[in-house]
Amino acid sequence: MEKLERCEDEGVQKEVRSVRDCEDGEALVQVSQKHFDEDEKSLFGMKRLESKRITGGEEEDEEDASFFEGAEKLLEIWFKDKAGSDLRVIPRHEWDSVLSYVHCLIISHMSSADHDAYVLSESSMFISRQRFILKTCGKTTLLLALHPLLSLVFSYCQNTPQSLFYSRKSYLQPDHQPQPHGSFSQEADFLLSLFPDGRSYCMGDMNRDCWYLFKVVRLGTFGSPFLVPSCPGLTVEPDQTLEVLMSNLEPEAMQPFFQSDGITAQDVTKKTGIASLLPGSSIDAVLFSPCGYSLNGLTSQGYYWTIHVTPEANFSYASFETNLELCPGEVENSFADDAEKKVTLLGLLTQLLHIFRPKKLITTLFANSTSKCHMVPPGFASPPGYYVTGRQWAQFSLYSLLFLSMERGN
Ligand SMILES: C[S@@+](CC[C@H](N)C(=O)[O-])C[C@H]1O[C@@H](n2cnc3c(N)ncnc32)[C@H](O)[C@@H]1O
Repeated sequence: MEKLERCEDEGVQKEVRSVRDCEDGEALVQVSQKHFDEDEKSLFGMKRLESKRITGGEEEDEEDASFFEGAEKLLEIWFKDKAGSDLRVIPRHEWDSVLSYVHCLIISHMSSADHDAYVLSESSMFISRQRFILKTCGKTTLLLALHPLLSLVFSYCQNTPQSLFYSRKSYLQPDHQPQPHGSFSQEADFLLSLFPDGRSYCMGDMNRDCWYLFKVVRLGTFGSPFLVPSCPGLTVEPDQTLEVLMSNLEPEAMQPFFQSDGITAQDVTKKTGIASLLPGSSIDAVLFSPCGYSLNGLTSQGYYWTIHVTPEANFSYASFETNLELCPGEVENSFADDAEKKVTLLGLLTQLLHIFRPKKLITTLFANSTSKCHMVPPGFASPPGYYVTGRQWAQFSLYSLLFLSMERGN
């Protein structure tokens, strides 16, 4: 597969050729191999899976070649808080190799004191001291990276997972997803074979738009000063993830995400208002050819955020994700640094909906019990022009989860 990147300088437009062009009608077939390595077997008790491409797949023939599944698969793994363990020691060529199992490529990279942030040909990857985040869209095979990733972290850091979260929205075209992503039950079975203590959930309307979650949370003792209120002696770092998954976006709002002469990714970031969402952030944005946009942002407070846009009218989709510690409703969060804008869930949603103008959206806010987002108020004021079609709240041993679905009023 060809290297996609033409230019990586900040502020300069990045043009990316379609990975799909390079694959030229190939179908992906996953081949399960029972190559047990003794160390890996004792560590994870799992099968080793490899992905392989063959030509002439029947499914490709049935599919509309222009269709792109924007909805992402999202994997977040927290490794144990172990002295001397830092995932960022793992060299770049190893990440390239892990991503080859997923069928995507790194196209840009930036770093801060807290994060290594990668823009991928299909979405993003964030690596910090003990947390790994991989978000991929299209027909990528994210879960096939799991075994190589766990082996890599064990060999470089002698570390194993403390907790794991795999989630995704329901697909527009589930039948065209490769194994093991053909259905959530297949994904959950795959994950259970590696993490038998995992649990599966579904939020939303199962016959319409819904959101699936598989999670493994192992309670452990951390060297953190944050005490878990319900569990004497247990301490964890505050952790939260907000996702806003928007569909059926107004074509006019999507126009900036199609390439036009002389317009750079940086121009699009400013013109659309995306640059004002979390001012003061370092931004790495990519404009795809002929359309599509991906952004990674790192705030001066050590948080990440990421935006991905599929602007094609028949299947338009945009997503926003951050681990920023904000409060639901209208309560302002408490950044010590005034340079950082104060952000609320309602304020952020209002800005995002103004930029992307979706017909419908799903929002999830996942927070552990030392996070300021953990206590969820019973009500939620809808952003202007939108109404809530569903609201669910779940309480797990360490985490709470707020799920909201909304639609634009006429
Ligand atoms: C920006 S990428 C990431 C998609 C993301 N998950 C989302 O939220 O929609 C997808 C968009 O870029 C376009 N695109 C162009 N070249 C691409 C490439 N090489 N790989 C993936 N998408 C590409 C797709 O057609 C689509 O509109």
